[in-house]
Amino acid sequence: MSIESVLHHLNCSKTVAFNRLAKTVFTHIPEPITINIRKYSDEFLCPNLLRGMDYLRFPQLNKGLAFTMAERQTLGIQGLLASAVQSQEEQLAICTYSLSRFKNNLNKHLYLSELLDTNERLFYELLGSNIPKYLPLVYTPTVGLACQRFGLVYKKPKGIFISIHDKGRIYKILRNWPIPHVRAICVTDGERILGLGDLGAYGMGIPIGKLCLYTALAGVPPSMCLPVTLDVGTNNQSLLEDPLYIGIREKRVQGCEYDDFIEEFMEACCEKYSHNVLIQFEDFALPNAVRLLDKYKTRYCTFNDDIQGTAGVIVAGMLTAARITKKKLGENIYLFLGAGSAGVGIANLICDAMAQEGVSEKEAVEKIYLFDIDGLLSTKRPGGIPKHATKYGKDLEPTKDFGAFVKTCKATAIIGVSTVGGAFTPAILKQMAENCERPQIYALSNPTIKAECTAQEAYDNTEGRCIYASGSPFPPVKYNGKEYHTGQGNNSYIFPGVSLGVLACYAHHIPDTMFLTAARCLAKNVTQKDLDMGRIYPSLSDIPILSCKIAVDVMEEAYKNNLASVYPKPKDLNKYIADYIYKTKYDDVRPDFYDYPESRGVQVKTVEEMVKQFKSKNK
Ligand SMILES: NC(=O)C1=CN([C@@H]2O[C@H](COP(=O)(O)OP(=O)(O)OC[C@H]3O[C@@H](n4cnc5c(N)ncnc54)[C@H](OP(=O)(O)O)[C@@H]3O)[C@@H](O)[C@H]2O)C=CC1
Ligand SMILES: CC(=O)C(=O)O
Ligand SMILES: [Mg+2]
Repeated sequence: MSIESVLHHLNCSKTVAFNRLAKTVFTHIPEPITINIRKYSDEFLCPNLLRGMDYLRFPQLNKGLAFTMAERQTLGIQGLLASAVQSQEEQLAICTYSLSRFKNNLNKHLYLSELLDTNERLFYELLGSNIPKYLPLVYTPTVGLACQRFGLVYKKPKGIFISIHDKGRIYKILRNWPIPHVRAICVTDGERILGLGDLGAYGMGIPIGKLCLYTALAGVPPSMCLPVTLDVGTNNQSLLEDPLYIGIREKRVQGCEYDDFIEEFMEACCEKYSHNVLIQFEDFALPNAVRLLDKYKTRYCTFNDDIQGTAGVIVAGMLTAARITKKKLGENIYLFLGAGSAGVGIANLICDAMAQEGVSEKEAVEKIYLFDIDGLLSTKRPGGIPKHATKYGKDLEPTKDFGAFVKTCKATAIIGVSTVGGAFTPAILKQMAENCERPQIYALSNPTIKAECTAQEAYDNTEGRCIYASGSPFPPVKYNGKEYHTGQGNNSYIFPGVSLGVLACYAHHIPDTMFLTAARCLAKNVTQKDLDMGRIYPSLSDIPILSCKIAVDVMEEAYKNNLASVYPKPKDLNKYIADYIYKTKYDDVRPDFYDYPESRGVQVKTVEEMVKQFKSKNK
């Protein structure tokens, strides 16, 4: 049967037919049809061609029982929904209640994931209604658990898997993503998922979670976002033997084959989605993370969140801490447990921030000490110093005794990015309290079980004098009859806002300086009330507003340095950003991906316009 006769038989437009029957029909059609598939898939979800049922089936359009009677009649979905008409507020209340009935966080995560598959705007409305409560369910720590159980969690595609066996066909695979106007990609190869190690294709939970935060925390329209997992195998033996494992059951590919694969991926993304598509690298293992960032940061619009985003949030914390300690950055001694992507990324940005205080690079480096699994980065140690951290090598005797070194170097700030839960022992914390009046303790490893110490431990062992932040959230600390709400030193304060700014002005590169700009903007927005509560970051609920502020600062910097591509420069960047962001309310928006066909010259009608037209026709 030819495609034309299939379509004739269906008696409906080609695009609709394709959308509805792509799976059942085209899978049986021989190869030449792929040319047509490309053409049709570009028209996917064109609003004028949607059928009623599609408004219930596509989470981007679905409003569930919130479709009014008039809408139901216009769209041809009357009877497909129960008679009640609910407001979005009522739906929100029902979701809040439903979610509260689950006792287990993974089940809550699954509920939210299904809501996202059903009604996208309601999902984001719910997240936005209480960010501190819901963020830990879609992000760290629960996302770690979801990744570990991804074989059970995985139901519907929320992103693209590209395997090493797809080499030579990456562009074609990207074309299969149904929404053509992707602007931001978050990609992982699953080798270092949080502090949980190599989770292979199960790592997909991370790009999905990070891109959820693009929307929930910065209002980036979800249809612009594409999560990608590059499945190059896994060296995790238990996954290779896990019957539920969803990735390829092979050892990781390395060397030239890996590099060529990544190169093809980068090129394919640009070919498919334009040259300034933003590509965020997430949770790559150390050697690849550093190498790929160096290789691509001047060639593509890309950043590595673990290196640069993390650096931004921690330097912001340190700038805020300076308000408490009355000491400049250059007057501290920094000691890192962990000299990987996050550790060296933070160290480098501290140096950049000190440079702005007038401290020379040599002096800055002298104030920073790093430990990795082999101990202090000492020029005298047998294995030498990893290349990415050479400049931090100290001409000191090698030691593996981190605890003793806290005293030797008189650290005023310790930064845990080691993946070793509990590594900041009570003895270490007590020593920090002896080293200075207000010791800074950053226990940044994720998820919660990997944190180098809890918030309560930090307070208990420093006479309540510490300045503390952790990568995953901890319950409030009780100390000396007072309650403290410590902050989350997590890159989620930085990457959504930076990405929003980059996307909004179509910046073509993302220099390191943008992360310092973001850090300064974040630090500036910490209030005295935050400090009094014991946190060096604003409330998590404030992130959406902060992201807009960061985006504006990032755009200013992009324009100043000729990195932006939207000209003329918008007169009022605040307004430009406010107009740009995704709105979750049913009434005051057209569903997100209406925007794209319109921008391609397709006549678009909102549901509201259709209702109006319907009413006037039926007068
Ligand atoms: N809060 C946040 O926003 C962020 C938190 N993180 C968290 O930080 C942690 C590290 O991430 P990342 O830097 O990307 O990971 P990497 O794998 O790049 O680095 C880990 C570092 O820890 C070192 N290490 C491992 N075990 C020990 C040990 N027993 N003693 C001393 N050092 C040790 C490693 O040494 P070696 O290389 O020699 O093995 C390496 O230097 C993760 O848990 C991650 O979740 C990461 C990014 C953001
Ligand atoms: C927060 C984050 O990016 C990480 O733990 O890897
Ligand atoms: Mg990460």
